[in-house]
Amino acid sequence: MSKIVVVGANHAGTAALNTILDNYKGNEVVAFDSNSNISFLGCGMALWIGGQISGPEGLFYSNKEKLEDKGARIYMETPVEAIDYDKRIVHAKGKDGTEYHESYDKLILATGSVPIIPKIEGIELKNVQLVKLYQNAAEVIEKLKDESIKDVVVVGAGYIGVELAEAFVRNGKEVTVIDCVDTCLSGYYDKDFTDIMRENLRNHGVKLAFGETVQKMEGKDKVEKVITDKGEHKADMVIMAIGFRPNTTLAGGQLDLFRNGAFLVDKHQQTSQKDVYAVGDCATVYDNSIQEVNYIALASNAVRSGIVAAHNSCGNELESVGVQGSNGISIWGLHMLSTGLTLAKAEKLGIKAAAVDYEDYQKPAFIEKNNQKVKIRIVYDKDSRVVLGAQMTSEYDISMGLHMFSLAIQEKVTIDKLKLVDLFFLPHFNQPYSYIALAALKAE
Ligand SMILES: Cc1cc2nc3c(=O)[nH]c(=O)nc-3n(C[C@H](O)[C@H](O)[C@H](O)COP(=O)(O)OP(=O)(O)OC[C@H]3O[C@@H](n4cnc5c(N)ncnc54)[C@H](O)[C@@H]3O)c2cc1C
Ligand SMILES: NC(=O)C1=CN([C@@H]2O[C@H](COP(=O)(O)OP(=O)(O)OC[C@H]3O[C@@H](n4cnc5c(N)ncnc54)[C@H](O)[C@@H]3O)[C@@H](O)[C@H]2O)C=CC1
Repeated sequence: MSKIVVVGANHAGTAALNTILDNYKGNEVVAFDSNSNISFLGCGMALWIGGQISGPEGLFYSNKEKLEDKGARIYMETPVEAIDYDKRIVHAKGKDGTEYHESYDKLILATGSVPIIPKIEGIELKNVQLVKLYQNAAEVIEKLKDESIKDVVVVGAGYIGVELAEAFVRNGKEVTVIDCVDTCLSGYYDKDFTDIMRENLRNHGVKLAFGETVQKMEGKDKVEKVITDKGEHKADMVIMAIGFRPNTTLAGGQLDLFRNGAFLVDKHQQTSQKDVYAVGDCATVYDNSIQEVNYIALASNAVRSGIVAAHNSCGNELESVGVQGSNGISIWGLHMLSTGLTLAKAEKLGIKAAAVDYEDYQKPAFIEKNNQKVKIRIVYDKDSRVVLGAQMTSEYDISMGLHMFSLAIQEKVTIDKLKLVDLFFLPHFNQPYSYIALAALKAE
């Protein structure tokens, strides 16, 4: 039996804790978290802010009590300040100043990520908001009640920025989204797809300031405007959503790091130190679409990596199958999903890739109701023919289709194998000639 210490108890840490506590009895399990809550589902933040769910209660699935009932010792609001990897001791300090010096046999680092904050003038002004924690969302909701907050500027048109733009429009605000790239969601989709989302945002009244770089923010005490290289935007509130960086200050020069500072881990989630594992947003993933180590901050990756580290730390060897960075977004009913590489990303990486596209209705023409158009793109390697990525968009719920592409990339399936793959047909759901096969058949 071992003593296992987990640092950070949000999605990745909680997944590790639950896996250990549910499957391996008799270990001494201790966890520290600097926050006052556990398991806040950030994915529900925009729905909460936009009033599409009645409150935040359902956005939590665990807490200190639940984990302690299973036998763990959990210290909340107790940041770990340093780790002595040679002596195997974790040093933490509670809110009341109490110091903890906890030894470990196995250590799981699940310290997550923090929003990137650019070093620009005016960033410290009031109403310039980060959006990561439950507390951040609660602050934003409180401020939205203030009727003098009319213009909201969102910096970053990635997943958080686009989701929150919808939420602020739903609150009756004038919303501007700024991105330094000339479109939205550029990290996830090719231009044909981002153009559709761009139109969706524009049609719902979001002002788009793409291809603009924020230079500073101005205001007396509260933010009043955002100045970019191309102009200025009136702002009573600014949301900073330009990505996450891994939170790895606890490495203390003792652990190998990836190029963006994430803990470098192998497929067992093991760091460069024996018996020290890292999971979730603080760690790297193995990306099957490029067959290399990568950094992809997603809750889905966090929970899976937590499970893998838990089994390995308890002596049961388990190798991660890697990830494809599968992801999705749904804005005013327009769903967009992607997995693996876009064509643009593949080309940037120097991969000889090609893409096939297809557009069709989801169901046969005789289905008159709830029958929407679907657009699909499959990206594949021209030489090996292996599927590298897929993108799909529709107002119909096509989400299950994307999972197949995720598995195809993981298992290195060729585009040719998709041409005659057995896809079931029932007019309530789809067509006898599936757009997936029809897209694949276009591959030369
Ligand atoms: C608005 C928003 C929407 C999102 N939507 C989605 C989505 O739809 N789908 C998706 O897959 N992902 C989504 N994500 C991303 C997802 O939330 C993250 O990938 C996920 O939170 C990562 O989990 P984690 O446990 O690795 O890290 P974190 O959530 O960052 O948790 C890290 C934990 O470690 C604690 N900690 C840090 N340092 C210390 C220390 N020194 N001592 C003690 N404790 C420490 C922190 O308090 C925190 O509780 C969203 C994120 C946001 C902000
Ligand atoms: N639906 C989902 O799966 C969701 C996932 N997440 C995840 O959480 C993490 C953080 O999300 P985001 O912050 O939205 O990151 P992101 O990586 O999705 O988007 C960041 C955006 O900011 C832009 N940008 C970068 N620097 C900039 C600058 N200086 N000025 C203006 N724009 C700049 C980028 O071009 C990009 O469009 C991501 O890993 C994301 O995948 C977040 C929300 C929802």
